[in-house]
Amino acid sequence: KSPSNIAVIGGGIGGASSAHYLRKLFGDDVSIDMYEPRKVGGRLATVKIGDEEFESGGSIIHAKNHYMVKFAEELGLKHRKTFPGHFALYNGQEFVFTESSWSLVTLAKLLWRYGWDCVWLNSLIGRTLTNFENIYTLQDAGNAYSSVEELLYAMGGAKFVNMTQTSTAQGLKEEGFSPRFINELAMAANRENYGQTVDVPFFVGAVSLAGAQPGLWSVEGGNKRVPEELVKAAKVNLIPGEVSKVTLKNSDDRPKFLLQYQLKDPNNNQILTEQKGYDIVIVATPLNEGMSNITFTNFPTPLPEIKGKFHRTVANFVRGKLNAEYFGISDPKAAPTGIMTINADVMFNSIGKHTPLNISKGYTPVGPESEDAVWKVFSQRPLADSEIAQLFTVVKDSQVVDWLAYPHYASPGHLETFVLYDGLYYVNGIEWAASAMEMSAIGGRNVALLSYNWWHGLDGKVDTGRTTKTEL
Ligand SMILES: CC(C)=CCC/C(C)=C/CC/C(C)=C/CSC[C@H](N)C(=O)O
Repeated sequence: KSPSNIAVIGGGIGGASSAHYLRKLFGDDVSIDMYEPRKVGGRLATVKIGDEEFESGGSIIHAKNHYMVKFAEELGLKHRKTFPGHFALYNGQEFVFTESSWSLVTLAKLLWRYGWDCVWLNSLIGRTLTNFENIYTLQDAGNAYSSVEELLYAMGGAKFVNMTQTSTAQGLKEEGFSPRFINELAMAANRENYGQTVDVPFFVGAVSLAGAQPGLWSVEGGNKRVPEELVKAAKVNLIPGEVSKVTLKNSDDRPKFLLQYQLKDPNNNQILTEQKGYDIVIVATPLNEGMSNITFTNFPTPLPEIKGKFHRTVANFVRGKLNAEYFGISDPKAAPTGIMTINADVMFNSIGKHTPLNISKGYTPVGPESEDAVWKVFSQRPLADSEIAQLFTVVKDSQVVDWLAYPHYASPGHLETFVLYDGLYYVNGIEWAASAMEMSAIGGRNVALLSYNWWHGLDGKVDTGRTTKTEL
């Protein structure tokens, strides 16, 4: 017998992925409700500059078995068109590396500055990805993991777990990478992707370096289209309510959990408090301090503690003219379209020239010298107008997305649970291994599998990693 209904709290990639797989596992008879479907912040947030829409972040690598790739394919979503550009590494005073528009010249420059480390990087990312991709076969076979540690162990054995316990700097050093590579290329990738440094755990650093490889893509119309279309296809009922309380009912009761939520009465805008019971509840929104207003009541023992704080990143979108002189560039037309910093004291993390989410036919991007170029400046705090005026000689328009973007990582890292209680599961623990859309998609499928295995008593399908692993 199937559960009669399931609640998913949170409408980002993690929530949508869990809803998609819950529908596949339990079939069409179960009713799936999603709360807070439009409260998607973070990397899916979009802003309007003039008539055009831009996105805060998030990218997808070309790997055919990855869920983000499969979702986009299955949902008929197109790759957003990309345009050539070149990046440079900035130390606060000067560029220490500038990409050329000729790939052979760039390769020669990389070899000159970083030696064979660039080649070893490809090999490190390739090997790590091969292990990472074990998860797709394991999940296809119905395996689920009760904690992020068990999931990482199943993917890559003790090596993956150890990568969460050492810093990126230390891990790369042990792999033989030079201090220059670590302090420049790896640093720039972590500043760009996580607003942090090479002190983040090595697993986070490896994901970040994978995300700095060329050829990444995003979805035409915005990556937010992936969760929007997934929940539509999974016939999920969207409830625009904010959940405030999850109460465990008496042990033999069905449904097992009572959700209390607030929503606006569309007739008079008054806030109404309502309740509904569920057999299974999936939490797909961070429960960390300051991030959640949900309380859990009537549980026989306290729920697992959710530790750690989130890192603040501010995405400052500016339509205007980059101050090439500030960066010591004499010809503004030659300015890099991506500036990545390698020094945590610089007032911004990175600056990138952006194109809109919807690219009309015949669209040609303006050059970096144009007053109409749109730039995204990531910083650790809101930038003062005087700071923006240092970076841009002309500001025609600006928008700010102030964002608790991803975990604030420390090494050794801590790994969260996916199980809050039998029947009550938590997707966002996976962000503490590394935060990325693909990671949330994996976390979402894992909690769907945990729900299914628990409901049907398939204990042999949970936490099989330590016995079926191949030691590295
Ligand atoms: C462990 C390795 C080497 C790869 C895992 C596969 C994976 C999760 C790839 C994602 C790569 C990526 C796009 C990283 C960028 S960091 C997060 C980014 N800012 C985002 O928001 O997606």
